[in-house]
Amino acid sequence: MAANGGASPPSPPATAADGVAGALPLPRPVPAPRMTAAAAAAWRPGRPNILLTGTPGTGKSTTAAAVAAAVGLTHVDVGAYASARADWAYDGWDAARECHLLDEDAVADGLEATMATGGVVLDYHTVDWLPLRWVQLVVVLRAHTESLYDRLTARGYADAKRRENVEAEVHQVVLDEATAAFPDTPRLVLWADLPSSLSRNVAAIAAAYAALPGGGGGGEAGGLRRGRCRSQR
Ligand SMILES: Nc1ncnc2c1ncn2[C@@H]1O[C@H](COP(=O)(O)OP(=O)(O)OP(=O)(O)O)[C@@H](O)[C@H]1O
Repeated sequence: MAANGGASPPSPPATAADGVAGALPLPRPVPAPRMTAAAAAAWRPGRPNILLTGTPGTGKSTTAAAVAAAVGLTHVDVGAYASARADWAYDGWDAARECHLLDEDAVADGLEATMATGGVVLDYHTVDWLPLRWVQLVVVLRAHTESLYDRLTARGYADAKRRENVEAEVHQVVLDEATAAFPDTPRLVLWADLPSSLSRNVAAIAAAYAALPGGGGGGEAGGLRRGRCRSQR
């Protein structure tokens, strides 16, 4: 069982909604040279980056846009980024799940420079392909079955796709994947069932970001306990 994103069949490359403001034109990236383990361990972005993940429909894009505006970060919606680069960012079409297969290596190469600059809120529902070094704070959004069911129904998801996503959320597939992929990275788990929780979640993420080294709040390493989970409805 996997959280199943909702990308539509390929559309012409976008001119504006490309996932990274001002990143046009959209050529295929030159593969980044592979780092040695030592280089990767020493690597730091210019400012900390946030990974904001969750099952499709939990409110990632809404929350990421609000966090970016509140903290002064760049919102990178990986789904939108790939959709605007459909000629090279996809690796096929999953007919059963009605979604594109991301060419993860190509997208990672394409995002490398942006992530190195830092100050990014990266928004996507699968995370095990992301370089560990890119992410200084992991935020996992959660939603209860009723909320998610209604949102996915409003999107017109087919029954099987809606059921797969709701079951993935019940079984916390994305949270477990994020925990496994980023075991030692500071982590917040936030509930996003109601619109009224948006501002509270944004405030929690902004505070956690400020506590990071380089996050603008004078935070030192250890200011936010590593791997700490905090849930909030
Ligand atoms: N507290 C909340 N935080 C974020 N979104 C919320 C909240 N309450 C309700 N929503 C609503 O949830 C819906 C889904 O949000 P959004 O499209 O941001 O989800 P998503 O996780 O980015 O989905 P996808 O992965 O498919 O792009 C939106 O209509 C949004 O307004």
